[in-house]
Amino acid sequence: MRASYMGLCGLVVAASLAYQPANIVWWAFTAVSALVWPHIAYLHSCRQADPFQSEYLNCLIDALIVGCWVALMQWSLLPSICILAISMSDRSYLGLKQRWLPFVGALLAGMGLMAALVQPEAQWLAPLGVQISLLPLVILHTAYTSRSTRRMLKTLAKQNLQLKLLGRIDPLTTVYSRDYWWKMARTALRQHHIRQEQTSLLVIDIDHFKRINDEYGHIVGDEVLKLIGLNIRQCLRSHDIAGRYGGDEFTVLCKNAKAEDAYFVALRIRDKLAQIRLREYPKLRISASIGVAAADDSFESVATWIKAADTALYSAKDAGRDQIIDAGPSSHIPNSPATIPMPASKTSLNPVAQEQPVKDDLTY
Ligand SMILES: Nc1nc2c(ncn2[C@@H]2O[C@H](COP(=O)(O)OP(=O)(O)OP(=O)(O)O)[C@@H](O)[C@H]2O)c(=O)[nH]1
Repeated sequence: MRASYMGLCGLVVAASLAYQPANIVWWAFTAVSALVWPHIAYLHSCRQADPFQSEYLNCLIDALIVGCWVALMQWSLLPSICILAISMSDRSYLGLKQRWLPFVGALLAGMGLMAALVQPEAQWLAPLGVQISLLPLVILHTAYTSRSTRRMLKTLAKQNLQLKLLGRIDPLTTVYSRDYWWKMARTALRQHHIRQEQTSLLVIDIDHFKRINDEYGHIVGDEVLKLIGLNIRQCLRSHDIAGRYGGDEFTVLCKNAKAEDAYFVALRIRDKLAQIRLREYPKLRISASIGVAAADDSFESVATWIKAADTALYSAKDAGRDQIIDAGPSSHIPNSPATIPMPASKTSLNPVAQEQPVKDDLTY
């Protein structure tokens, strides 16, 4: 950007010099400052640990040069104002607008220095040739700036979208964040109220998770939570939505699912979590208690719905943990959960029968 800006400005200064009896020194100064300086500035910035700071210094030198050019052009109003305006707008474009005072100082210093050396006669009106030489600067600079702005806006929009998506995901467990999950649950409950769509939710709490933290440390605890998130996601149907409710508690919204269907999702999750193994800690075992609650017309809010599932979860904890308990048909009435009758093949619900064979692909 500097190379093109300084180069095009140099063209205007050269056009102005062509109308004056300028000596070789001013031609050389114009050529070096317009064509060589931008590359020196670039190399200087690249070699510095803090490019912003070195760019600040470069911009001060730019301003000094621009000040010199204004005096060299015999204060011609049109080219001087164009070059100054573009120079100042570039400074703010680079994010240096907070430090405008040193730039103005450098500009004035450049003007004063060159005025003392050249003692130019004021030529307020620029000759036609100089005015024409301004065209490439104005046109190309405007095009370049608008292209860069368009690019920046595109990047910004992309990053905003990424931020929005990231905000929906719990970074540790990679399931949805509580807020986003809650929003989805609210929509599902509304759809149940309007269209009687069947939806159920699971509240999953890891049993004795504190012990894992205490015994193996919080880093391992985090690793376990990460694996739990991953494994829960692997058990979901395509339209189920898992979220992290907080700490070691997860929620799953099972869309188009009666309590019985959600129960099987819960069963899959519970069995899958029981198979998690960590290579470094082969004795570490995970079990989860799960409360299931189908959406009910009497649930006015997600909070009531979750409360029903939570009540079932507490019953699972009370019943010895590693259990799945459905809140039952009257789930909105607290403390009235009913254990779903288990199919004969699902005897693994018995906590005693939980020891699963180690599967290599589940060892992390
Ligand atoms: N490593 C880790 N631990 C967490 C995180 N969030 C919460 N915890 C811990 O998870 C534990 C949750 O404990 P509780 O749910 O109260 O109890 P519990 O030990 O799981 O026992 P029960 O739920 O009664 O089976 C606490 O010790 C928290 O410090 C986290 O992000 N990382």
